[in-house]
Amino acid sequence: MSRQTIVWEIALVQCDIALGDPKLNRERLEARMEQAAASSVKPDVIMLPEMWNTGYALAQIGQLADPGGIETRSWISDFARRHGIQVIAGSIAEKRDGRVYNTMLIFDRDGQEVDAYSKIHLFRLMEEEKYLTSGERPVLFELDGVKSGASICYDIRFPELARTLALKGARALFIPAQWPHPRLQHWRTLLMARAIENQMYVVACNRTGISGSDAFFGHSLIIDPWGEIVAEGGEGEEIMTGRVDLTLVTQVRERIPVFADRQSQLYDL
Ligand SMILES: O=C(O)CCC(=O)C(=O)O
Repeated sequence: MSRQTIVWEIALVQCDIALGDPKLNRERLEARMEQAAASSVKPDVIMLPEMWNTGYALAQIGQLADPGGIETRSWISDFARRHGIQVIAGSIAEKRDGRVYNTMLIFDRDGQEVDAYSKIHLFRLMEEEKYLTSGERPVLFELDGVKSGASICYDIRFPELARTLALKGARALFIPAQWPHPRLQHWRTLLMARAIENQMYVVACNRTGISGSDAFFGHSLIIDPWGEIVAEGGEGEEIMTGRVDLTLVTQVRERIPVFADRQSQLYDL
């Protein structure tokens, strides 16, 4: 098991999202990201919520989605390079080959795109499957040499995905979301379970505000591999911060060797 000592200061931009207004959303987010970068404790990682460019303006998503994600990629890359900060750019509505994906973008400190993950499990309760196309592959990426996994919102209801990523070496799972009331208990419990069962950090950034009939409750969370809450947001807008020490993953996995005790010959996974 890796013994590398990596400590990250993480900043989660928990904010409202204007429905169907990518320009306004970009302006607001850029301002908040600059604010996070200027903080006395400079973050190593900044993370944004799900579908922050358009919100759930699904009926117009074909016109609103960023073609090829080109505009978003350009300014996020520039931000990451200027500040030397890794950015998990939440997710955006991205148009590719005439289809629209809910895509998470990941940039390193040099502004290079490390990988992109398109949401695999589309959420029928919000009719995502009618307007969006499902991603085709789980994504494991490295930031500062730390293997990390990608999931988006509803994906956390599928423990198979987080487990697949953990088995491939993920030590942290990053989750942008737009998760509304009345399912706060589901949100907290599922995130906690993914952290404890996989003995990894769970870093989840949720939006706030009201959109149509949905009220989003914030409560962004950073949970450590032992299931302790490192930081939790309130219901309003804030830049939530927390410090994670990745060596704790190794310590917890040694203390309770869940991965060594798996009886994988008896499972499908
Ligand atoms: O699973 C849930 O309850 C919320 C999921 C969701 O809102 C989403 O995936 O966008």
